[in-house]
Amino acid sequence: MPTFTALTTLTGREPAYKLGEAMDAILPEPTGVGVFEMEDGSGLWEVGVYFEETPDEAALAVLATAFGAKEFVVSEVPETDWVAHVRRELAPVEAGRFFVYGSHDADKVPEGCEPLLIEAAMAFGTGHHGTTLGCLKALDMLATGGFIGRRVVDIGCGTAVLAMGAARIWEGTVLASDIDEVAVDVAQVNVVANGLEGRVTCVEAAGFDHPELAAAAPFDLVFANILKGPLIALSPDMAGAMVPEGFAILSGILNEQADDVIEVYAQNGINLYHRESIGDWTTIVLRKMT
Ligand SMILES: C[S@@+](CC[C@H](N)C(=O)[O-])C[C@H]1O[C@@H](n2cnc3c(N)ncnc32)[C@H](O)[C@@H]1O
Repeated sequence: MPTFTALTTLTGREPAYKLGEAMDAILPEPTGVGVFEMEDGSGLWEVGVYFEETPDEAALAVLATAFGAKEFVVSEVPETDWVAHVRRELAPVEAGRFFVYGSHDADKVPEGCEPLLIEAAMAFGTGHHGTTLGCLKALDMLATGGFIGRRVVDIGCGTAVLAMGAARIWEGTVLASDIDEVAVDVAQVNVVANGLEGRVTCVEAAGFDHPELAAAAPFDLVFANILKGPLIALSPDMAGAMVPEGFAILSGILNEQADDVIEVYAQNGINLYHRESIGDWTTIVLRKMT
């Protein structure tokens, strides 16, 4: 598979957007794009654009300009089943009482843990990222302290790992919502694979904007592992959707952003209860005043 590879300062989904903008001028059409943060601390990202046939010079120039790359290489990458590769590479994760694993590690599930089967797929939430790990640890901490979540919602559920964690330890129903329809599909597959049909309901929604969420509110516990901006935008709705003394577990917050988020939520009557940083990411547990 011919692959264009270059270093860029673009991050996250930006390269995919840039590729979308440049698409008309590229022949043959690319079959995909992959973006990886360099581990050398340079802050650069490596972008790979995959083709069925070798792209022409004009297409390479368009790509180099789109990604702001001074240098690039075109190489042959052997056909790889990336999902199968990632499945093999991802080791299980322990977070408090939870054990997050892929089906290839089914024989490693320890006795007495709460198992969460998550297959590598096109959604965030395998338990490896500091934000997911922080949320699972916070859930474990609340449950250990005697808190019971009878009505729980997971906003930005990704794989539904957090929603399923809550459904494993409490009896109530859990709503799992995501703005991304692909994530909702993946969440549904995971819910079935974990035998939690009827316990976790997955819906496509932005924030709390969905009739099922409105009908189920107010919630004892709200998860939202999304980014600082959406979390702040969501804070008034969150206050309206929580019971008095209810908890919110929020993540997707860079360490240096945590104080800002805590302050905005305090203005809405939801105060800091606990915080933990894992790597660059802070997870906060907040409690609504009575
Ligand atoms: C970092 S992932 C978290 C996935 C999972 N909850 C976890 O903890 O691993 C964030 C998810 O939130 C979704 N998302 C972002 N903004 C959202 C919003 N305003 N409403 C609902 N979902 C949102 C994204 O599509 C993505 O799947």
